[in-house]
Amino acid sequence: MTVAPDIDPLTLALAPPPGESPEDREARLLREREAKKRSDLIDQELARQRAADKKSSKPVKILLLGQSESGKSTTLKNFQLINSPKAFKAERPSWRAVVHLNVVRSIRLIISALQEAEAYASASQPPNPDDPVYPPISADLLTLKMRLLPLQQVEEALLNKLTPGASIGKAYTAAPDDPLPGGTQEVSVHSAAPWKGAFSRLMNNVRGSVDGPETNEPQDSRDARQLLHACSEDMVRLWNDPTVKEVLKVHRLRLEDMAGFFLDSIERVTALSYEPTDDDILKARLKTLGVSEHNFSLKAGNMVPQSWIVYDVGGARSVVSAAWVPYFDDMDAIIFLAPLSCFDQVLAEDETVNRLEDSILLWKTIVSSPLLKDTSLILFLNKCDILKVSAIILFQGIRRRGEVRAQMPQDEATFLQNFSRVNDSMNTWCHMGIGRMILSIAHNCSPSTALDQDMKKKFAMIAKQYSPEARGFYTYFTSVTDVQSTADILGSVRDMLVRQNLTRSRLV
Ligand SMILES: Nc1nc2c(ncn2[C@@H]2O[C@H](COP(=O)(O)OP(=O)(O)OP(=O)(O)O)[C@@H](O)[C@H]2O)c(=O)[nH]1
Ligand SMILES: [Mg+2]
Repeated sequence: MTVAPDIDPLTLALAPPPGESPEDREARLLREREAKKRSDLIDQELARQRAADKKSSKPVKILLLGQSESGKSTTLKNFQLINSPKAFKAERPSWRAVVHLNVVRSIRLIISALQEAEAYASASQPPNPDDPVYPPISADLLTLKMRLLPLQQVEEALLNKLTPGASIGKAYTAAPDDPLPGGTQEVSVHSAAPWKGAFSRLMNNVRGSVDGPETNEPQDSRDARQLLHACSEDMVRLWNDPTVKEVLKVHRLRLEDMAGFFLDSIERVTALSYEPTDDDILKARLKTLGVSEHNFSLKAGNMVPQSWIVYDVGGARSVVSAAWVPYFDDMDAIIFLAPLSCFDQVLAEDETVNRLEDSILLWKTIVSSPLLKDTSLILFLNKCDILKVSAIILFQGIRRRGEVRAQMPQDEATFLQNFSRVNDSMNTWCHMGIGRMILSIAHNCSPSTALDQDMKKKFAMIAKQYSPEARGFYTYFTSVTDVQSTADILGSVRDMLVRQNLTRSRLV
């Protein structure tokens, strides 16, 4: 057959065969329609696959939220420990400085309490009936206190390493009449400051700090550690002094319950060869300011590794934390940390607000935000370890006062009614929860079971009532300073989010 040069070969290929009968034409058209249907189905499947691939290659984004000291940065440290162990190890020297700052802060708090006790003792006016009654401070103790004042230089040097150019006053926002610059304030470092980098570089120069002589370590940093080491014995003496214990009791300061408490291991952490353990790093306290973003490559089962981004936001009061929400409307999940142990504490920023109440308020704001309606909620009811200890201490106190009697549970209603005397900062609902927890100890059950369940119900009810749409909601009881149990929980969070993303991508 000869082909006319102006005829398109495709048109020619698709043209009906010459001399086609009407039956053949009908059969051909039917075949063509079916082929077209199959081709459309294949196209659709390919488009769905492409969308699914695009979705699953997107990083999984998690936002950590909760009030200050709820455990967000500690959860992040667990993520790092599990998923980037090398980077975590490289950061050890930075954490050594933070542990040292935590030790100095505890000593600073003791010195402030002693100064208050001295001020009452030397006051010229007669004491008020409401004044605290401090024990007399011996001359020996005063000398010990004076010997520890140079620790302030240690703090200056360490802070200078963390945020070059910062001074104690700037880092702490000290009160003008503070006898010790920094007073009782916490040290914080802005997340944008390259403080770990500064220390890692330092570490590269200083390998000797652990392995051998410290020839390259900058002089001020070496002096700081040597001074801290030299003060070690005095710090131990101060912490173990019975008058100091009494002063702290009158001052109502339980240092052992505070974040970043290392006074029971002074000798170990101030040794010149000290390198923080994983537990030390999880316990070390450094307040976060601003937002920090952390990238991980996570692998679930035999799937290809996927990128994850975890955002840590400095949490002050609920109002401030909630202000971050509009910047995080494309998160896959929020891990919200509510520290259960703070049932009897008030906010540092506002002493009229109970901390657990503040957590609940923040939770309500987060779950009701329309911007976060598609974000799964993962609730960590945290600091369960401290809650259990507090419950036992409370129980022992109440039993000593004879308020839990042998004939329980008949007496439960009366007990719960009377319980409101225990702590003024708790609200009625909290009293009931703690009261039931005490009763569960009295009945030889697990100390926190009753409160755990009350809290879980309360948070779940708010999530259900205030969420704009139904969404994934998961609760875990956590103690994020416990490496093993947190690794298990983060493992199930990871599997759950991978499943969730697969399901969502199939629905595209
Ligand atoms: N015992 C105990 N301590 C905890 C737990 N979770 C956190 N901590 C400690 O509480 C302190 C505060 O924890 P962070 O992780 O710094 O709190 P945060 O939520 O990041 O606080 P901001 O940075 O101020 O917003 C740290 O010293 C932690 O070691 C816990 O479950 N149990
Ligand atoms: Mg933090």
